[in-house]
Amino acid sequence: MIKVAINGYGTIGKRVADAVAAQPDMEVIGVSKTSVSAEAYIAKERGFPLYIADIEKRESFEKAGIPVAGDVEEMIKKADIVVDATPGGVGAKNRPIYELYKKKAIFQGGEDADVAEISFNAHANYKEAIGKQSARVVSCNTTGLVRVIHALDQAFGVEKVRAVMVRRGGDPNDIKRGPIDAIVLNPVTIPSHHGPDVRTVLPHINIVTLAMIVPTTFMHMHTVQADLKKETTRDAVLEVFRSHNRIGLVTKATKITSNAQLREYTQDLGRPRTDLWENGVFEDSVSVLDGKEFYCFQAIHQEADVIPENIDAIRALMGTVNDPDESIRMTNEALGFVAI
Ligand SMILES: NC(=O)C1=CN([C@@H]2O[C@H](COP(=O)(O)OP(=O)(O)OC[C@H]3O[C@@H](n4cnc5c(N)ncnc54)[C@H](O)[C@@H]3O)[C@@H](O)[C@H]2O)C=CC1
Ligand SMILES: O=C(OP(=O)(O)O)[C@H](O)COP(=O)(O)O
Repeated sequence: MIKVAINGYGTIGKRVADAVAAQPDMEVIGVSKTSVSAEAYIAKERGFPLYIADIEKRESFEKAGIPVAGDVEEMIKKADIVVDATPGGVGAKNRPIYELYKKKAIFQGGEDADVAEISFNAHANYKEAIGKQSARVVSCNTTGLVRVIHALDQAFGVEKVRAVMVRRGGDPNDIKRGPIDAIVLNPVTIPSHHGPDVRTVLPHINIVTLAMIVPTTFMHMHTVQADLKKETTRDAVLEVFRSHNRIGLVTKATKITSNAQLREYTQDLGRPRTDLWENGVFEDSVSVLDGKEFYCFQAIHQEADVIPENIDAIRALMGTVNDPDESIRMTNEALGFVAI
């Protein structure tokens, strides 16, 4: 069993911990928090040993009824691999301690690409990641873009991509973020950072991205346009998406045309935390004009789509599974999901 520590048990970290615990070949040996919060009680309920960044705070945790297993350094020593899910930029500050103890480490998309040896997406570059000491799972928006672009590129070749990200203002539990009533051009400059981030995984892709932030929390919404190299049809593209295990199709029959309805759907499906781990491509939006001009809308659940990618990154870095398709299959099966 691969011994996994999750440093930063928050929105992403708690989902990674549950996903690790579901896998047949890995186990959670500890999670970390900086202060007592609701998630600390969840970690206790799940039976995950809780470590804390500042051991001086042990008393505050124990007064709150939260047993403390030790400090973060002790957790790191016990692990084979650390998933760093601390706030953006903190991972880079934690990297030296992972290096000190020669522990493999996985970082998240809030870190700069140079935090790790490779920027990772299971479908795009799993094999290149095998055996590496560190990887960065690219952010939710980049993960969603890489999945659809890589699928199109493999099937038809991609000349260039133009994409607009309509991003959620914050996560449902982000009570300090907004906007409340505005469409914020973010960034106002073009291109946004997403295009270059896609190229950290798919360096050959000619891509320009634009982004804004709007008052929603459930999911991001992308418009993706790609010029394809080979002539194709809408049906052929739909077949590619239907056979992809992390691209889901929001079908016409569901009458879903929004992130809110899609979240209700994942809730009714019984997904843990209503998580949509796959891309949510709107079937009716998939278009191919003049044989080579592809368009679609896709919803991206920011809290969820990077989670299976973290699991595959663990296997790749540990070198326990060399076949990407086998790891992806194992991950999805253990999470109990088939793309919608
Ligand atoms: N929330 C989202 O929608 C997405 C976030 N990400 C990335 O995932 C990473 C984590 O983001 P979230 O989970 O949203 O953050 P979060 O704020 O929900 O959780 C971060 C956790 O790290 C803990 N923490 C803070 N400083 C720490 C330290 N020095 N040592 C140990 N633990 C510490 C906090 O207590 C908290 O539990 C960031 O890089 C972010 O950019 C990526 C995709 C989507
Ligand atoms: O929007 C996101 O990343 P992005 O920078 O790829 O757009 C992710 O949801 C995480 O970033 P945030 O939670 O800091 O907005």
